[in-house]
Amino acid sequence: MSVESEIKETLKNRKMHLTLIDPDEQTPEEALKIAEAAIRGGTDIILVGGSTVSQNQVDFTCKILKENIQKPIIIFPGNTSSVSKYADAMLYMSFINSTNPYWLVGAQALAAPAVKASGIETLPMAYMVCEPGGTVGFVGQAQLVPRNKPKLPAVYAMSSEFMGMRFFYLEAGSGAEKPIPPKMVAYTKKATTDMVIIVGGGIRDGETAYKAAKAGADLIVTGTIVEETEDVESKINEITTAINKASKN
Ligand SMILES: CC(C)=CCC/C(C)=C/CC/C(C)=C/CC/C(C)=C/COP(=O)(O)OP(=O)(O)O
Ligand SMILES: O=P(O)(O)OC[C@@H](O)CO
Ligand SMILES: [Mg+2]
Repeated sequence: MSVESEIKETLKNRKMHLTLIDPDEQTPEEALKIAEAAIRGGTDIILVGGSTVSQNQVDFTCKILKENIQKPIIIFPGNTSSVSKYADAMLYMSFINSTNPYWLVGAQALAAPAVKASGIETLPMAYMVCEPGGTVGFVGQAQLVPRNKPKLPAVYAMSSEFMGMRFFYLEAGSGAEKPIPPKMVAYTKKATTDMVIIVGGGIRDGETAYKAAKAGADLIVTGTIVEETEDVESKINEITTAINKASKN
């Protein structure tokens, strides 16, 4: 089954949690330990990516994960070099509020031959970055969505869906002080018909993850907490338990 079908099947019953591992932050062996603990804590998918990673870092991290874990591995690309045949899929993303055509369509074209050769599945995604935006907002030269304009991303999600994107990622920036406002998630979800809504950036506890899921997020991403927490399994369990609770009532 494709990764997309697996996600769609699971979403019929509950929302999902994704753990982002930035290959910049640790060795591949340490990344494996983190991924294993996150999986014991209930995470569904491992995302691999960062704004400033090299091809080797991505490739070595995907390889060790692929050889040792059963959960899907999805690349969250920071640039054209974020390609690895060891991943199961890639978020094939256009940074829709970047002011630079390179991040809108250029990087995607330049990466296409390597992605095709790698044989990995591509998940067509619109990526929208909101305040504060973090490293990715800076690197991607974004016109950040103001936090107090929760209706704004909804029309972008709507148009992305009309253009054929099947995933929409609302990003506050890795390590953001505040997450995407739940109202913004709600307007975005309601504006789309069959899009998978991904929310990430600044989610550090069960309560925040619960609010994002309750507001309409289908996939909830956390990254920084696995870099900062000693007990990765318990922390991820707190978050996945909250997401499961939000899926039920
Ligand atoms: C589709 C292909 C192959 C390429 C397109 C690539 C695009 C459009 C990238 C958008 C810009 C970008 C730099 C995205 C990176 C997103 C990401 C994985 C962020 C993770 O967080 P970090 O930005 O590494 O944060 P830290 O500074 O906290 O490490
Ligand atoms: O590191 P955090 O703040 O959890 O953010 C995760 C992800 O949305 C970053 O792209
Ligand atoms: Mg990072």
